[in-house]
Amino acid sequence: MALPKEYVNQMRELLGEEAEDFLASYAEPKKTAIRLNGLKIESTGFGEKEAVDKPSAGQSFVAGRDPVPWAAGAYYTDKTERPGKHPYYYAGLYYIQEPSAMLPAELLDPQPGQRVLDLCAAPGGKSTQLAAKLRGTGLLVTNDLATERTKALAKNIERAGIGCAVVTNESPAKLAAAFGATFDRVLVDAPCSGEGMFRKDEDMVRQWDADAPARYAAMQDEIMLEAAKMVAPGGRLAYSTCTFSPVENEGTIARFLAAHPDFEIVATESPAAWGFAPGRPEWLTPEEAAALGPDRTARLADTIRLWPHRVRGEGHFAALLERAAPSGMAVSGASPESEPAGAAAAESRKAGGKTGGASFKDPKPGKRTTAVRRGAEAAGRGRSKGFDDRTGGESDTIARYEAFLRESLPGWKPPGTIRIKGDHVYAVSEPAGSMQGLRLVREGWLLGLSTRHRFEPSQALAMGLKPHQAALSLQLAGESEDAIRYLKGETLQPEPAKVTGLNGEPADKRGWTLVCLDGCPLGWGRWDGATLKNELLPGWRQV
Ligand SMILES: C[S@@+](CC[C@H](N)C(=O)[O-])C[C@H]1O[C@@H](n2cnc3c(N)ncnc32)[C@H](O)[C@@H]1O
Repeated sequence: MALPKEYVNQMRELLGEEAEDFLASYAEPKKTAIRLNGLKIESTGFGEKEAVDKPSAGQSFVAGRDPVPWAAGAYYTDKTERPGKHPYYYAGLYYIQEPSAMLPAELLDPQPGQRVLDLCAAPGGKSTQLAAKLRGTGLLVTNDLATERTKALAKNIERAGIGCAVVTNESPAKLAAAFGATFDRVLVDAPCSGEGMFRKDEDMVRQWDADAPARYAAMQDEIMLEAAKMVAPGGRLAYSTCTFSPVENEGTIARFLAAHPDFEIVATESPAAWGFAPGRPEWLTPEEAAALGPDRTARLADTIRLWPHRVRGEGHFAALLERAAPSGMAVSGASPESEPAGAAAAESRKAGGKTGGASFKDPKPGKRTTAVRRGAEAAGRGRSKGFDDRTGGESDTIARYEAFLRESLPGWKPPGTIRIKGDHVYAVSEPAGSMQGLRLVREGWLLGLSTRHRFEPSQALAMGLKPHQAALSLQLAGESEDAIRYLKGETLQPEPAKVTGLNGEPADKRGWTLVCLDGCPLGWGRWDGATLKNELLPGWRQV
């Protein structure tokens, strides 16, 4: 691979004797991996995986693979594989992710029930990882500034079956003004000069220039400034890049800490056996080191550098920071046993802390959005202003939605609050009062939409359900012909006995049917007793 001369010189200067091993790593193949989706497949430790509804799915798929040691449920793939073509990928059973990129979410380690912000999230690798750690509880706000990239982000969130996420397309400053210091965990996976990705993507080599590190460092300073405003006292902030340059990485952290005395680096386990290397305090500029002071500068050795000649992965940098909590306040740390989840953020919200925005507990529904009380009386409410009359009124939408639940998902209740926006029905994890005025790509879990005649369940709903929750389901085997035909959008004629009801017996009714692959939902179909009409939307099909 032809590397820019200035880049090679810089790396030689930084690494000295080690530079030869480092440069030799560019002749090695890039490292690739998949990470099982803990929301769909239980991960009980390396090598022991179980699909939630059918144990064989996960086990057979990961058998014989080497685990990525630093990430739960992650396995290396080899270059002959095309995991993006396998039907399991479409069922959201795993995410294809570069192994080193799995480290930041592991460091941040959110606990169930916490409030998490992923500030630079598209296309969503780390967000899907964070959501799996939340186990479907709490709140994940996943954001990216690039509008185009939030489409892939929203789709990856939906494919993974995440019901507790809000997808936004905002500047960090606007989010900080809206949310204030209300998050237990914040991730800044920063835009960077991308030096660690040269082996993965040669475009990154072409885009690199000698000024790129300083340019990105300035961008990162701004993002980190706003990110800090959203970390609850006692909460944690992870910063990561896929680059080597010290003006980013240690430099960004040093400038941040110098301006934020209430944040400190958290020392993390970094086993030498995995090839992790410490951050390099000695690479700061004299000005950066002087502003930070000797003690705090030394602690930069507790940040983590992943070098491609030392780890089985690409180049990365990660740092975990913690914001001090006022004395007497529970720290929103790593152990769920030692503290109630989300305690720091909750206290901060209660105290009105440095919130700078409306409380989540005080919903002020946005324009054209109506929070709905559950139950029959809700159906009798009047229309909200601006409602689309072509599909009836809000009360019609609610009535259709509730009829769908009774018929197709009896006994199932979505989490949080139901909100109607136009003809769309969402389950919103928490009241979203402070989201007013923000560019929302998804304001919650999109359950479906009301058309002129009926409620149409969304793909996102299908992907977040368990097969036993649907009144009708069809089980397909992983690589069966019917699975491929379904993914291509074809009508199926399964044996009628394979379409089953809630009791697992052959179904005696017709209607919306959850099509599943080895126990994991793939999408919707409509069963008429002989034929399954394919309801998989074109954008979700295999091409
Ligand atoms: C390294 S990528 C993120 C990868 C992502 N975290 C993942 O794991 O899939 C950095 C992202 O930051 C976004 N970005 C750039 N400037 C930003 C800003 N000022 N605020 C928020 N996001 C920004 C880019 O659009 C890009 O998607």
